[in-house]
Amino acid sequence: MDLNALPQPEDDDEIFGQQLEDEPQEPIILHSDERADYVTTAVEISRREREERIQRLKRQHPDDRPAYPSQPRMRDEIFQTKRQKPSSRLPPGWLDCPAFGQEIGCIIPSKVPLDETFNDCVLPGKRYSFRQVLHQQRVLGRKLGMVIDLTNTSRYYSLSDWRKEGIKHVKIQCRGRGSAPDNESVNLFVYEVSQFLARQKHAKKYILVHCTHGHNRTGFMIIHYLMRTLPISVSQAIKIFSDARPPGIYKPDYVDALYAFYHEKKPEMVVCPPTPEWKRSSELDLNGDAMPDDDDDGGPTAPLTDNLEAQVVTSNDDILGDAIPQDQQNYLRQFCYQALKMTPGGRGPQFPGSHPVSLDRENLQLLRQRYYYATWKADGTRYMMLITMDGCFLIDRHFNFRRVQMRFPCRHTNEGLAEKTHHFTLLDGEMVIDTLPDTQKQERRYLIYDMMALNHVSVIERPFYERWRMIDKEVIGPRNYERQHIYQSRNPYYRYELEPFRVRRKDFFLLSTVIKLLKEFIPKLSHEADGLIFQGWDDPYVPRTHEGLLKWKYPEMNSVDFLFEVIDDRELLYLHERGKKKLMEGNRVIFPDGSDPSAYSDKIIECSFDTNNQKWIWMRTRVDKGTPNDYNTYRKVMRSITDNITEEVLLNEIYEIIRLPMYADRIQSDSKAHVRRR
Ligand SMILES: Nc1nc2c(ncn2[C@@H]2O[C@H](COP(=O)(O)OP(=O)(O)OP(=O)(O)O)[C@@H](O)[C@H]2O)c(=O)[nH]1
Repeated sequence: MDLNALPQPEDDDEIFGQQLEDEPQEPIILHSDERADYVTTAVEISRREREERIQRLKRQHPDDRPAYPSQPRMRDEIFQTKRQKPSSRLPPGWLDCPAFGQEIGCIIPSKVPLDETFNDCVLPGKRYSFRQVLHQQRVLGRKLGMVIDLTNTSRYYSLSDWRKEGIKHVKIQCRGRGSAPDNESVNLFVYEVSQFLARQKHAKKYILVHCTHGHNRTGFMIIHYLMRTLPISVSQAIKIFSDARPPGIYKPDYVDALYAFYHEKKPEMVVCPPTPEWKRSSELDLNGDAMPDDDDDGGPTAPLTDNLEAQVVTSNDDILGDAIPQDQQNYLRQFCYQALKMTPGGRGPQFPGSHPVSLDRENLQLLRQRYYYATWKADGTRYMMLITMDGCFLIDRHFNFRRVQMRFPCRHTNEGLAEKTHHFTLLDGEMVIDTLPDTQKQERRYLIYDMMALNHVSVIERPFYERWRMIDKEVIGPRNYERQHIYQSRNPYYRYELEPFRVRRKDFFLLSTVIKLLKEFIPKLSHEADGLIFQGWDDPYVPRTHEGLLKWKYPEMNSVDFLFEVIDDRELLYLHERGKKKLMEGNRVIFPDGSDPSAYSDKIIECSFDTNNQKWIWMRTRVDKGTPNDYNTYRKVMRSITDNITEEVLLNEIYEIIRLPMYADRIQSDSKAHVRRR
């Protein structure tokens, strides 16, 4: 049939309308009698309107030529094939896909609303545009406050309508075909929903979440949100979604990705539902070819790279975790400032973690005056870690936060395992790579050496030994306990061993055992160590430079981080002084044989000092740092280099220190206490 031969009225609505009396209405999910009343009324009104239109058309086309095939199915096909404007092409399966699901809290899963430009492809009874969305939700007593659009295109509707109604529109562009939404998009989604709900005051408003059909991407995001806000398992979250929006997610890869992300073993009875009929029948177009589309819920999904596999354990410079929205980052930074009882500096966000100073002959005296413990200086990557209910964040030296999926249950009670997980607990530590001696397998491990906040409460003023004990009691102990009793827990499918890294409390040694630490313990470590840390046992946590926290490095490892620049063939080394670049005239650096210095230009390079040649030796490029050392740090390192506190000098000094009465008594009582605790 040649469609162009048919009468072409200006408004296609009019013609389609005249044939629609018996057209089944778009299924609307009914939840109450009220909704049923709404549907009946709506059908009644549109029937009356159509009758009026038919009369009008009859007057315009007196010959009354039969314009359209009578079978509804065929008519739909013609509307789809017609596709005069490519921009109006319907997403496959959209017509018969139910419009929206039941509410999940304040979230309504929905298919994409198509605006009036699609009217020539959609019969009036099947239309679902901005106006219909608003109307249908209003009839159900729901007022929309936000729309989250997960489609990969902007061709479905214009944003102005939503904005005019004061409805916030958030676009999180996710490719439907090929892959599940990425972790960064998930973080953004969860943050947007949480922020919207946090800002709700009195009137409850709803969030419409849609992709193309409102099943796979929409379900994936909503399930992530549920997982991060409720103490439930992936299977329970999947069920909540599929009950509200049957049949739920129907892409097996998406389901698998959810279990993998949350480190849960998929129970055998969990079966992904088949592709719904409305989607299957549209999978092929009228010529029998698959419908290509840049935005689709169906179609093949590329194999998902499991997070864990993707993060092949190789280097300390690997970027761990997923980026989070800037606003969330600012909010989390504020919490850190509060917990550390500090006001942010004027020079933008700066890493607030405690930083040791190099040991020299002068501050070596501190070891005599205060009671210290020692630990090895683990040479990995420094992170603070903030644990919240909805995520665990690694905080790097740029004071940037990235989310990692980890589980930190609170302490169990006499009644059993805790249901709660840590919320706003702030820790400090070093991420190392352990190479297991037998298998040579590499394992990432976070060594926690301090705690600054426990469930919202700052503990920085407590003495170090208390904070250190709390790490075990509140963080490590509960994890280990739950691990051993996982089958009694709310989520027996959780697998700690699938987490991106392991967690351990760092050990500290009495000064009387430093020789053992240096000669026996460090050589047996399965990760790098570049010296010792001397930690004041009674010290509070001091943000930024802590003059009482001392680091001793093997002399050849004393180093300074410079900013290196090549300008007009001149090789320049810079430090920072009061936040500004300071040129270090007369300092030269030697790079590894044959390497081109300009390849290091604009990079932060860590260098050791060759005292014989009075030149710096490049050790490594610091991708984890954005700024060079401060001039003050440089002075302290130089002092440490010139003072040259060798292992022998250090051990001799400690030998004397531990014989001082203050040390001798305390070491004795601490040793007894350690034995008792074992
Ligand atoms: N406080 C403390 N720091 C440790 C410990 N083990 C390893 N470190 C690391 O030692 C670092 C301080 O030593 P530096 O040699 O100054 O560290 P760096 O990584 O070279 O960083 P820059 O000083 O900025 O060059 C801390 O930032 C931690 O990353 C520990 O037990 N306690």
